[in-house]
Amino acid sequence: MGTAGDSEKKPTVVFVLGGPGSGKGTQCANIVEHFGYTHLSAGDLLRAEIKSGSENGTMIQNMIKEGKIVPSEVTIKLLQKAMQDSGNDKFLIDGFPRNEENRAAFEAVTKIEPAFVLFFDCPEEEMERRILSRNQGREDDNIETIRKRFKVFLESSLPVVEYYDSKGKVRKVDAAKPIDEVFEVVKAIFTPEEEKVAV
Ligand SMILES: Nc1ncnc2c1ncn2[C@@H]1O[C@H](COP(=O)(O)OP(=O)(O)OP(=O)(O)O)[C@@H](O)[C@H]1O
Ligand SMILES: Nc1ccn([C@@H]2O[C@H](COP(=O)(O)O)[C@@H](O)[C@H]2O)c(=O)n1
Ligand SMILES: [Mg+2]
Repeated sequence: MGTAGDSEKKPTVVFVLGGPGSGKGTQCANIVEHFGYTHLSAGDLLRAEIKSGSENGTMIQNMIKEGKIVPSEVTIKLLQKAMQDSGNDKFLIDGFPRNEENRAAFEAVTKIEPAFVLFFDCPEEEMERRILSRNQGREDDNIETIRKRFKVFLESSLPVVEYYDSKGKVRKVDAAKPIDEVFEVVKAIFTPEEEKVAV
């Protein structure tokens, strides 16, 4: 027999993955506007946690400076709280899961499987150019940390994309194109088949 909690409808989750600077945050803002999702960037939540003066702040700050992945326990708690606080039931989870530990822990704790994984594919040189001209004052947007982030992306994050690809869940987008062109492709992915009109 199930408990009342078991009968609650699970939220819809789309994981948004891609290398540093591939345009995840930029495209998520467009998706929110058109499709009513709530955008949760794991990186933004971790940066807010540093600013809040939390006991984990120094640890998170040091890991971000080194381009390392913060333990799942910390990030998942932040994601769960943000999901609860939003009042929505559709989420774009940007920059998570970043490694196998993130992936397995999220599944074990929340029992949520993503509807699909939006993957922004972009060459490293283009991502580097974008980050170096971003000017948002991020402590990890310097060439030394960028190189470390690229290494972590290749070694730890791409295997997560491959895992979901093997389950047929990855929607890969060429993210090297201009912002509007990338969004045209993204829009088609989020538009239900029955709403697509023949041209
Ligand atoms: N398709 C694009 N063409 C050119 N510039 C872009 C494109 N998409 C995003 N940008 C710019 O590149 C920079 C990085 O984009 P964004 O912050 O969305 O990337 P991100 O994937 O969220 O990066 P991170 O993983 O570091 O958070 C921003 O300055 C953004 O305006
Ligand atoms: N699941 C995650 C996501 C991010 N981090 C840390 O934050 C840094 C910045 O992330 P962005 O997505 O905003 O680029 C990232 O390099 C990690 O240090 C994390 O630990 N776990
Ligand atoms: Mg981002």
